[in-house]
Amino acid sequence: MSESTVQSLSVPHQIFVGRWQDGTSERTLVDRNPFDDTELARIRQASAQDVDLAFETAQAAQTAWAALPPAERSAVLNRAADIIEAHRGEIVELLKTESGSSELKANVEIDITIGATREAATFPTRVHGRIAPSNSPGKENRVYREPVGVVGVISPWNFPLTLSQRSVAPALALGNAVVLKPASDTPISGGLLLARVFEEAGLPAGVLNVVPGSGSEIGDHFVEHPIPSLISFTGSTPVGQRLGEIAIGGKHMKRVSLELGGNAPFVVLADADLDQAVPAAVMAKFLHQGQICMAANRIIVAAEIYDEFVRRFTEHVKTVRFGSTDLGETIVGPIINDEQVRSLTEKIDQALAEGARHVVAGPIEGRVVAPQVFADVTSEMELFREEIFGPIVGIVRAADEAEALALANDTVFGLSSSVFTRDIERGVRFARGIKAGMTHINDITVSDEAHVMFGGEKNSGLGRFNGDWAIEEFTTDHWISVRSQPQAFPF
Ligand SMILES: NC(=O)C1=CN([C@@H]2O[C@H](COP(=O)(O)OP(=O)(O)OC[C@H]3O[C@@H](n4cnc5c(N)ncnc54)[C@H](O)[C@@H]3O)[C@@H](O)[C@H]2O)C=CC1
Ligand SMILES: O=C(O)c1ccc(O)c(O)c1
Repeated sequence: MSESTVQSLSVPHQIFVGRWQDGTSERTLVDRNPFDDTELARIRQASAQDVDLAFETAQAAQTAWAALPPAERSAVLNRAADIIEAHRGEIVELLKTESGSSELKANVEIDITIGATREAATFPTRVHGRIAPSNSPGKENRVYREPVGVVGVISPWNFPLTLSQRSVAPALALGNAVVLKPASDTPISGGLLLARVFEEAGLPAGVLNVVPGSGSEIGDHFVEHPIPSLISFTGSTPVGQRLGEIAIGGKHMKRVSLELGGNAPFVVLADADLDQAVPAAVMAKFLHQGQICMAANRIIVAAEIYDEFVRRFTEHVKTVRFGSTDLGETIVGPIINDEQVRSLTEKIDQALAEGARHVVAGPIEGRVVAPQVFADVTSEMELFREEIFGPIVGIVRAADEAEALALANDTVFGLSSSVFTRDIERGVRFARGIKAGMTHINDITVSDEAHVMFGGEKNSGLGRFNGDWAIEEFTTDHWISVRSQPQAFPF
């Protein structure tokens, strides 16, 4: 049996259901480096039967895990964070080879992951019930806050480690057991690595189970399964909406947490400091080749400074290094797969057909799509309306602040957003007009702090991550009333 060498972590190329074992699907997942197709692993995928076994194993392990003293659960989470930190170098290499991450993005991802894990380690002692008075004499109302039980986690390939761990760690910390299905493009960094980290950290067997498998083969079975009480999904809006329909309309109704697509407006008002706004826009767009749901998807610029911004932005974009992420200075690495590359080339063709001005037209070599910038984009164009999820961006002119806000809100999405202005209170007023979950004033749209809420509005999803918001998400309330004195019933 082959394995990936994350040194002493040695991650087996198998599914993890209480123990390492081969999946029983007919399909074998061939895990490849998106830059050059180098084979990284062959993994027999999980079948529907493996999903059943995983949920049964999780259910069997959950009660004892929840009953452990909170300090013991915290210690496992903190040890997991220590192990990830201790293996930072190897995990950076894994993120580079499996997800096309640059050195910078891989380290950002590991920082966010460790932060989320340490924050989750504080949760076991932050769970509080309530005692409420009763209008009925001799009766007491108690509200207990309990783990939901078994949580199903489904995660995407772009920040595979972070976007699995930000659901897995809180779920475990709060006494739940977990079955995780990572994206098929990143089965190791998105799932099997975490199984190995938590095994090493002393998590009891069966509390975390990882079942790499194709969404089309096991996705529906996973979501409609009778055991999980909550499905925590991060991924595209179409898949998330379908998942929500099954989870709620299926035979076994369950809670869903949906972190979906985005179309982040990056707004530059007339009084913005372009020395800040220009480099921020470049990073908000091109970090991880734009494959971030919070990435700047539309740049909306006040008419007074539009030409100056376009000039300076295109100048800066031309300095962004693209190619193999083996080179430390590379920012724009390979796109994750051929399907995504096709989608991006179609977006470029559509932007040209709709009359956008192609001001930076980098080469496309293999899966490396060099930065592409279009000016004079309008709200009717696809580049304005659709999530791009790649290193392409359109710059839109806004006649004034009112139009800038209207353009920012002219989308079915509502995840992240930014506004640049020298007047902070003007920025706050503008931000409060944006219908989104998150707005950053004079900062990039890509931001995630483990103790502050994270989430979207409209078609960007339902629910919140991080801090107190995660405690709400991964626990449930149970009202228990206690009558200590007999009462006379009316009949
Ligand atoms: N809101 C957020 O925090 C984030 C949202 N995303 C979104 O995710 C998308 C890119 O990631 P992808 O992995 O391509 O998304 P995707 O939606 O194609 O896949 C996400 C996950 O769902 C699984 N899946 C696919 N079909 C399924 C089904 N029928 N039932 C159950 N699971 C199924 C996939 O195997 C994968 O594990 C983008 O739209 C991006 O905006 C990505 C990162 C963060
Ligand atoms: O949108 C995303 O892809 C993404 C990336 C990193 C995060 O920490 C996160 O919460 C979301």
